[in-house]
Amino acid sequence: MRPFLSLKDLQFEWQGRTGFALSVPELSVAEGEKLFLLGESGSGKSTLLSLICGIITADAGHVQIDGTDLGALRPAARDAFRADHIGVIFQMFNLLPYASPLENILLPLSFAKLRRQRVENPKEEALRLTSALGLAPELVEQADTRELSIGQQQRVAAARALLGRPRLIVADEPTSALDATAQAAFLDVLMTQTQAAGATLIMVSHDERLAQAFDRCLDLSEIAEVTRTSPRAMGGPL
Ligand SMILES: Nc1ncnc2c1ncn2[C@@H]1O[C@H](COP(=O)(O)OP(=O)(O)OP(=O)(O)O)[C@@H](O)[C@H]1O
Repeated sequence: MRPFLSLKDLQFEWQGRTGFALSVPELSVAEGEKLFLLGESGSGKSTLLSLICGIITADAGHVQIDGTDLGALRPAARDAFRADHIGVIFQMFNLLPYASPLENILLPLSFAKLRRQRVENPKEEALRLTSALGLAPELVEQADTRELSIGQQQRVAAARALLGRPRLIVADEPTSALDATAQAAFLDVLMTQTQAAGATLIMVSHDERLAQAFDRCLDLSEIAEVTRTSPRAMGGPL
């Protein structure tokens, strides 16, 4: 069976002075699979997720999602593909400070025709998701996004990624700012929503305790080779 996501002979090096290069000979992820990628800080987890999402493109090799080779798309087409098919929970959330939490959650639908078509009532669905994540409706509709706690921002970012049931959910350390109770609730919503949408989930973290809920756990070092040619990439002084 054709994998939903496949990486083949992937090579990427950050330009500039960090001297960090990553290569992934092969990775296949089945449709609907929930994959946990474990790696210590600086091991290249965010870099790999950015390659999978097409936010950055490989120097060589292929990233294929459901048969589409991201490297073969022009930048605008790659952005449109990501908007339609991939829900991304970024490590730094990337919320717009001057939009309300609700506006932040609804924003991706304006760029993603396919995701928009899957939601009958976007506001209602956004409030349902945030309520499941433990955020009160008043906060979601009225709060000043700049004044949300890190944990609240993390949950707004999760709702934004899940709305419209994208086929791939990519999450970068999404529970790092949450306490144990909120972490459990967050993973529960993530799993339930992913399952309901039949989506594929890839989550990276340094915390292997989170791996239990996933179908498969891989250590990044099992699939990727890293080269560091500068002291900056080895945790040296910046
Ligand atoms: N925009 C960039 N430009 C240059 N080098 C970068 C850039 N982003 C990351 N790097 C380098 O790539 C390496 C891996 O970083 P990455 O963020 O992928 O690791 P990570 O495993 O996600 O780390 P963490 O868990 O701390 O977020 C680091 O050495 C970093 O300096």
